[in-house]
Amino acid sequence: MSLLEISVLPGKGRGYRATSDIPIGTVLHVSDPLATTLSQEWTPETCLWCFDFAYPKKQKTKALTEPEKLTLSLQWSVAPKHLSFKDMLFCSHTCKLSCQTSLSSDWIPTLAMHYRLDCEFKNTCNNLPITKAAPIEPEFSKHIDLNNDEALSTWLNQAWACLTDPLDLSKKDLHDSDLSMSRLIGACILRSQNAPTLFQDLLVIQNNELSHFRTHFNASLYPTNPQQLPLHCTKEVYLSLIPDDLLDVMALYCFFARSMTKPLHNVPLISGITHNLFRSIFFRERANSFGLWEMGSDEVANATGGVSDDLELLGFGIYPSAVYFNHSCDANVIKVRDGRSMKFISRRMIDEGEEACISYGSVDDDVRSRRQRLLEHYHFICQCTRCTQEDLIIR
Ligand SMILES: C[S@@+](CC[C@H](N)C(=O)[O-])C[C@H]1O[C@@H](n2cnc3c(N)ncnc32)[C@H](O)[C@@H]1O
Repeated sequence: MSLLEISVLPGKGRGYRATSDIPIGTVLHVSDPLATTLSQEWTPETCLWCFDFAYPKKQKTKALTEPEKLTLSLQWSVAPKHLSFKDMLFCSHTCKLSCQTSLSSDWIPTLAMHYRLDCEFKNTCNNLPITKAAPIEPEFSKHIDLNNDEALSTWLNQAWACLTDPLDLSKKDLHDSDLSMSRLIGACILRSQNAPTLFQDLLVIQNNELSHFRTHFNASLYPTNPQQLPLHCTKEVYLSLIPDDLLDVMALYCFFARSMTKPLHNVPLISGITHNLFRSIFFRERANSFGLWEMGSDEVANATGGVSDDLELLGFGIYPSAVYFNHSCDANVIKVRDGRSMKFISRRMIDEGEEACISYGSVDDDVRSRRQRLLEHYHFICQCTRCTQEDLIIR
């Protein structure tokens, strides 16, 4: 029987609860990723499969052997020297094989996705930036309430359709992190096309698009109607209302969709990229994915809740079965990476029925700073026992 069950918890949505008394040091749960991505900075030193980190050496096993490269070069009409896949290296042939076996028919499309992103990344860096319109006090004769989920979803659908068709929004500078995020989204999209049951696991994850918008929307620009948005806007008005952070997401979608669909020799296209699909992945990844940290000693992990300043962040992964761990500023569970898997281990005795929580980052500050950080990064006001008690004291 599983040690954890999913329950709905007041003020927190779903969460994991212990189904029996659990002693300290128990492995409560092990989760494998649906999709992962490496930070661009560490791709030469990190195994794409097991995340072995070989710094300062580079990983030796390449994605393609020389004969494989020649075959692909002929099929795609691309010179072999361009098919180097420097961001897809492995620590061993075994890891490469495991990756290929796991991806199965997605292996070649994955190579195509990486190649396309690299080519477009080089092109896009010279594109024009988004022209952000000055704030306009819009016509509020017909409006929606910012706090109405259904109305805000419809409004956002209209904004996305208007602003991303044609795919003309570009960021001034694309960053390495945009490339990493694009690879993660690309991996999820390939799963959605070729392994739809695996993709269903992603769709049960909480979608943070609305909370993301509400956190970033600058209501103070419109003092007369701070909680309202005008219905049926022109493109210019959408541009002035949409927070910069969201415009960047839209521009990333445009970059991603262009990369996957534009003619590029005979490199296969990745079709079916819509803003709805992109958003449904992007805003689930936001605040739900796990950092892939360089592995430290167990003592470091125990002392820091799994993360330490001395360790490098090698990438990110989506672990669908692990997203039900809510945050607590006094967590009873730590997360420890074990190769590709995430292990969740009790750091003290957990009683039957008690919630099993991890920490989403540093918990050293006072309650105000902790809550502020969680709101900015994860879009929620922490309701853990420690915050609730400390908040009562300072009031
Ligand atoms: C990784 S998900 C955890 C599962 C989520 N509760 C669900 O229903 O899918 C993170 C989200 O859970 C909620 N959450 C997690 N910890 C919380 C806490 N301490 N207080 C309030 N909400 C919390 C927030 O909505 C946060 O964005």
